[in-house]
Amino acid sequence: MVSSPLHHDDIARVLDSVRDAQTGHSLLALTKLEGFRLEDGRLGVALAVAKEQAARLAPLCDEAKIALEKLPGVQSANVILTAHRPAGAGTPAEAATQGGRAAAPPPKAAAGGGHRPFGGPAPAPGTPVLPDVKAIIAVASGKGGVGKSTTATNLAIGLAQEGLRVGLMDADIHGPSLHRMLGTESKPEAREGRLQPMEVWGLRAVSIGMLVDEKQAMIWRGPMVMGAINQFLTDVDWGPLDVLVVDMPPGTGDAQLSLMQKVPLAGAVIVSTPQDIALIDARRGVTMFEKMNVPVLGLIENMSYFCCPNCGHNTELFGHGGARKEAEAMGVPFLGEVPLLADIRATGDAGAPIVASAPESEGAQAFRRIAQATAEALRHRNA
Ligand SMILES: Nc1ncnc2c1ncn2[C@@H]1O[C@H](COP(=O)(O)OP(=O)(O)OP(=O)(O)O)[C@@H](O)[C@H]1O
Repeated sequence: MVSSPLHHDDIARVLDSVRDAQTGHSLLALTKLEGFRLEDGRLGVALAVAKEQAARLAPLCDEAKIALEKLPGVQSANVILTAHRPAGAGTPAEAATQGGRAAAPPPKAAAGGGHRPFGGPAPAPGTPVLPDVKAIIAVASGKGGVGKSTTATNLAIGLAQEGLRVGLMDADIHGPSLHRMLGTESKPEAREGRLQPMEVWGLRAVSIGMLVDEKQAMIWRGPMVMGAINQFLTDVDWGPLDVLVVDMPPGTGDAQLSLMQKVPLAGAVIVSTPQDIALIDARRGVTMFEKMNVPVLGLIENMSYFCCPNCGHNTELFGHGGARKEAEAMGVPFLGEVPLLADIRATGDAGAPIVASAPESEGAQAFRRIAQATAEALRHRNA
């Protein structure tokens, strides 16, 4: 698909043509054009507004969307209002040492913390975020495609089966897949200004994929991503939880670091496949968390071996035991291994994670043992 280059002035002209009927002011005058991005015909435009204006301007954004879709090269447009959050308190180091209880995210507008893509009032500075959540844990991987989201989902359900009250948050904003893995197509409702997580498989879950078109989320820029994550923490009615499991974006770059500044973590689990190359990335993951003073609860080896569904024979396709050895070498716990099984993929694709839909199966048992080990690691940490 061909994308024609668009300039700031093209967008500004359209925004200037959309006017508030009452005051006659244009959307351009009433907001600040924060940025835009055009990719494969999909245009995302971010407008900053004073938060008390956000609700009033929403209809103008709908008009702007229609007008923007007439620009050359634009097939679909999405206009997002972001409101500035007043400065909050807390540094990453402070957050990391708060025993996993969520504190107000640190102020850092430059890193995107000041934007609220879903509107809504910002909490007062210093307000504790998620005071009813006992621990937040990250599920991370050094590289994509190792089964991080599959593990996060099954781990969360496994923890719920251990009797814990569990939330699941998709922070993998550029590749949100949890809503599909959980089989939730409907949109979460807002009640009294707070977003209600989906109640599914014994969890409370929110994924950006439940809220916006996946393709639109993929073109969000850093500030919009961080704004969405902030709002998942502050504007979602998580209720009292023992554990909130966060599916992190893959990798160990700036996005992950800045996410950790927002999410005060009680610990992290790192998913890797057994190959050397994946383990190098897993090691980077461990180093990243340690640098941020986040305890690594352990390593998980996914796609550890292939279990033949016909004869039950185990074949070590990618080698086996690499993550256990790596964990030993790095002095972090090893939480367990998960075989490569067609059932795991099929249940994930069908929106019925294996731990919930076939709890006695080999794949589910592997995840359940990991959930028990993770719950134990958390208890041990709090003891
Ligand atoms: N143990 C397993 N056995 C069989 N299939 C698996 C297993 N783990 C994951 N998969 C499959 O591998 C694919 C990638 O998994 P998943 O989306 O969980 O990876 P990811 O690491 O979160 O990827 P990314 O971060 O790049 O989005 C999915 O189709 C999933 O069903």
